[in-house]
Amino acid sequence: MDLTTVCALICAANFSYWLSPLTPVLSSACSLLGCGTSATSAFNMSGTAGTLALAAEAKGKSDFPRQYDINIEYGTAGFRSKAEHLDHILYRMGLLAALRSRVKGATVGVMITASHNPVADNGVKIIDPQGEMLEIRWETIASDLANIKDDELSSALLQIIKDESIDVTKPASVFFGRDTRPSSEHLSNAAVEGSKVFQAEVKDFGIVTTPMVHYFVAAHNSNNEYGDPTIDGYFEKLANAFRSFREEVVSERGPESGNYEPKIVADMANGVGGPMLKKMSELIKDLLTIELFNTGEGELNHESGADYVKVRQTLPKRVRIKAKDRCVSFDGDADRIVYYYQDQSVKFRLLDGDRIASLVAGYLKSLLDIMNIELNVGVVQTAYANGASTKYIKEVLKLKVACVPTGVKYLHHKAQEFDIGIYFEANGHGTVLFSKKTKVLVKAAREDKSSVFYRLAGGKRSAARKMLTFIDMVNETTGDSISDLLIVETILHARGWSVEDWENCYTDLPNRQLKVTVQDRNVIKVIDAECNISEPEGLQDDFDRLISMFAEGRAFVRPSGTEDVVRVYAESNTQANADKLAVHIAKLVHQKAGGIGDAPTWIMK
Ligand SMILES: CC(=O)N[C@H]1[C@@H](OP(=O)(O)O)O[C@H](CO)[C@@H](O)[C@@H]1O
Ligand SMILES: [Mg+2]
Repeated sequence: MDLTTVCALICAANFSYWLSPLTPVLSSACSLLGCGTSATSAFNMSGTAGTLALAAEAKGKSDFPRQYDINIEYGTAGFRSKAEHLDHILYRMGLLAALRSRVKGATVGVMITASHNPVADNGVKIIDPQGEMLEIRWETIASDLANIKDDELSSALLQIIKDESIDVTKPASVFFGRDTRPSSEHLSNAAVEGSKVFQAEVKDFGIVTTPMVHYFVAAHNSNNEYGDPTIDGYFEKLANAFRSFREEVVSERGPESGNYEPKIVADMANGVGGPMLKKMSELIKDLLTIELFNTGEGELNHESGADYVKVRQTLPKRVRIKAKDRCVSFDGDADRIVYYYQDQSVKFRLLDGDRIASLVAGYLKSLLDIMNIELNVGVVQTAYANGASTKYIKEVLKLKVACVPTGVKYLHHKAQEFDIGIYFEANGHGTVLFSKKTKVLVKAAREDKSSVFYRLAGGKRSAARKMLTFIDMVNETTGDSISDLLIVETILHARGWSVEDWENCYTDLPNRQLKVTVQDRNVIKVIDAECNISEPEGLQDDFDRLISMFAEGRAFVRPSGTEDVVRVYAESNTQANADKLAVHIAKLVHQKAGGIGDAPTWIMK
C-alpha cells in the first residue's frame, strides 16, 4: 500500500461521522504522512468542511485520478466526452451534486448519459430540484471543478463552500440514473462515491431514461404532489392520464376515431427507451399497439434513433414498416422523439419537433377556445425550427413564437414566461409548461356547475377535464419521449387524424444540416439567438450574399455544444437548393474558420 492510499484511508476515516472525535488526530496523521500537496492547506482546513474537502481530494487521487490533460466544459447538456476520459469528472460531479443539494435544501439528480452520441462516449448532467437543468452560473462552477488538477481539489471545494455559503453539516440528497451504455454503471458508481464522500443520502434508480430522473427529483421535492417518485409511480401517472383522456373522448363521441389507427412502429435506438417503452406499452396495450425495434440487440444510436432519422432525413435501419405506418424514433436516453412515415411512393416523410409543437399548440388552443379562457400561450423554438412551422403557428394558429439559442435550458426558461409555454427543438426534444394560473382557471372551468348554463357548460367542463388530464400526461420537467408519444397519440386520436392529416397542416421548407470539423470551433461567435455570427469578421457578410441568391433561403452556423464540430443549417425552396446552400456555407466555414481535412463537398446520405 503506497503513501497516498494510506493517506486516503485516513482521510476517509477522518470524515466518518462516528470517528469525528478523532478528527484532530487523524488530520495530524494526514499531514505527517505528507498527504500529497494538500498537506499544507489541510493544516489550514479546520472544521468539517475542511475535513470533507481533504477526504474528497484524497479519494479522488487514489480512486478517480485525472488521467487525461484535456479541458472539458459543461456544455449544452452537461459534460460529454469519450467515456475513458470521464472517471474523475463523474466523481467530482458526485461531490458537486451533494453541495448543490445543500445549497438548495432539496434533492438534486445526476444522470449519466451521452444521449444520441456514439456508444464510446458518455456524459453527465446535474438536475436541479424542480427537475430543471442546472442553473447556468453553476455550469461554470462545474467546469472549473472538472478541469483542475487532482491536488487542487480540496481547496477548490472549500472555495465553492465558502462562495456559496454552504453549511456542510446540513443533509444532502442525490438521485442517480444512467443509460444503457457499457461504461455507464462504472461512471455512475464514481459519481455515487463522490456524493457519499460528501455524506449525501444517495438513491440510485439504475437504468432509467433521462426524463425519468428529472421526474423523480421534481416529484420527490414536491412531497409527491407532482407524482410518486418511483419507477412505477412514473409509469402509472402517465398511463392513467392516457387512459382517462381516451375515456373522456370515447364517452363524448363513441368509439369511432376517424382516420386514427391505434398502432405505431417504434425505433428505440438500442437505448434505454427499449425497456422503458416496453413497460409503458404493456400498461396501455388495449389502447395502442406498439411494435418495438432496435430494443438493445444492436449498437446504441448506430444507424437508428431520433438524431439519425432527423439529420439524415431517412428511415432507421432494422425496422420493418409498411407504407403509411406511423413510426417514431427515440434517442439513446429517451428525451427526444420524432415521427415519420413512408408515403405510397416510398418517400420518407418526417414529422419533427416543430410538427409536434404545432400539433400540441393547435389542440390546446382549441380546448381553451371551448372553455372560453384567455391565456398567454406561446411556442418557443430555436433557429433550427423550420420556417414553415413558425409561419403556421403565427399566421394560422395566431399564437406567439419566441426564438432562443439551442439548448433545452434556454427553451424551458423562455417557456416559463407564458401561461402555457410549448417548447420543442426541431430534433424532437420538448414539452409543455403550464403556469399555476392556468391550472387554477382550468380547474374552475371543470367545476362550473352554474344551474342555468349547466347543460351548455357540458362541453366546457369536458374540455377542462381533458386539459387537466393532458397536464398529468405531460412531463413538465423536460422533454420526454414516452410522455411526448402519449401526448401526440392522444391528440391524433382526439382529432381523428392519420399521420397524413397531421402533415397536411403545413408544408415544410426543404432543409439540410451538415457538420464541419475545424481546429477550434469556438472561433465562431454567434449573435441574435444564433441566427448570425459576429466572428470571424466578415464571414456573416459572405453568408448573407450567398443566402440572398436562394429562393426562401435561410442559413446559419454555430459551434456544437456536444460535439467537436461546427453545425451548418440551411433551408430553401427545393431540396436541391437547400443542399447546395448548405454545402456552400459549409465550404465558407471550412475556408475561413480553420477547417480540418477535406472541404465539405458532399451531402450526407
Ligand atoms: C442541432 C441539434 O439538434 N442540436 C442538439 C445538440 O446540441 P449541439 O449544441 O448542437 O451539439 O444536442 C443538445 C443536447 O441533446 C440538443 O439540445 C441540441 O438541440
Ligand atoms: Mg437525449
